[in-house]
Amino acid sequence: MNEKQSNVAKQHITPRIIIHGGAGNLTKHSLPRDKYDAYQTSLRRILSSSSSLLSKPDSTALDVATFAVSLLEDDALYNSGHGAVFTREGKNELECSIMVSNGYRKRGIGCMMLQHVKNPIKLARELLIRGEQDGGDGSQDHCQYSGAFIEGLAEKWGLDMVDPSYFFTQQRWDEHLKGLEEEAKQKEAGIPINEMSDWEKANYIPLGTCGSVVLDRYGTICVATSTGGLTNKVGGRVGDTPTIGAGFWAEEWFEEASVPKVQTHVPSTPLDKLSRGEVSTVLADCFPMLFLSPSNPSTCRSSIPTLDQPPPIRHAVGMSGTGNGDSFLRMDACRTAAAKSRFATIPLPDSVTWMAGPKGELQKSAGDRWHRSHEGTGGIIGVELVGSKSTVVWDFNCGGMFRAWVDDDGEHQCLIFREGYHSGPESFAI
Ligand SMILES: NC(=O)C[C@H](N)C(=O)O
Repeated sequence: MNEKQSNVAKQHITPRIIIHGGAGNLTKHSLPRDKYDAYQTSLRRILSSSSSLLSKPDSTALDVATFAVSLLEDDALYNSGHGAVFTREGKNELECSIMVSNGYRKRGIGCMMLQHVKNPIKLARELLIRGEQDGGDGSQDHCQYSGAFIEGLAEKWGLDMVDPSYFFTQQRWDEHLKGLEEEAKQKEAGIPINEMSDWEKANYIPLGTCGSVVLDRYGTICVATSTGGLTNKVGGRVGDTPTIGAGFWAEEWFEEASVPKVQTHVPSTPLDKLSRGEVSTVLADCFPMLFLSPSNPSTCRSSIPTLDQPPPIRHAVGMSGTGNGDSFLRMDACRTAAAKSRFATIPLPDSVTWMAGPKGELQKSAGDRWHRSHEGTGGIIGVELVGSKSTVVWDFNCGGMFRAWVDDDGEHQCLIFREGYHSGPESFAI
């Protein structure tokens, strides 16, 4: 911790957490009430155990973000870990990432092509932490890794390893087969392969990456994200989730606090000074020898006290995205939203809406393919810290985003549509 950081570390910071379980073409039809309630129950359970871990005195954002995502990975409702989607060849190729706003040399880690590590997010955490050692305990000084090599490290480091069948769920398998079948029908009818079929418009095909963004009492933000990718992606496809800047980002910077305007020296008469109660300055003016500093007799006390430069203000942001990863990659979505906040001095909620909200940059990037394909679809969650004030952030440009957070009053909130169930769209709108 440098001097700047130790100055700001003394501020009282309230820890914050937000989690997500994916975003996409959600409607009241594709998410009937019983399924909606099942997601609510799951998100609230995971938020509750993660935020109680966060409330422990020594909890770090890194540990809590990892913990929250590992619970999401274990729950078959989400497209990550157990319950991940399949590639065209019927395999699971898992991806994940982790990033901190400060505190670790590597800052961010992306992992892809994982098939055996039970909780991919735990491997990303290890790669970040072990990066502090010389040689990274075998991982060296890298930020992005793939496949067998790091799964070998995971095994060596004692993480839980599983047979690929662990990730299988019947529902994802059925979606995989149905997706291929629909594609074949589209092909036969001469419809471009990336156009959404009527079946896709009526059903929620998981774009459901899961993620968490956590701020700890030390002012560090950690973002953790994990996914199976896109249903029926080609084998070897790499998405936004393991790609630094595209599907996730965390950083901090320091802003000079503005110095309050004070009168540095106003020529005034002894009478003016006395009327302001400045007895000592009048005496100093009249009898300077009485006011020589003992440590430096050549200097006189300043007649008007000067204010110290206030400590710099820490500004930190963290974001996790979900949706069509190829669009997030094209926009470098999370880093671009952070850069908008940092360099155009815009609050993070506005930058996130600018990128991932309705009619935002992600949506615009799809051009005339918007709503005909999955392009541009998505949402982002995040946390912003300015000094000691923190804000939880989210927005999305599609039917819904599974999300839960602790609000400014410490209440647990969970939403899927913009507001409650009633606010969900009836059907896929063109
Ligand atoms: N599930 C998702 O959010 C998908 C992920 N962003 C991807 O394209 O791989």
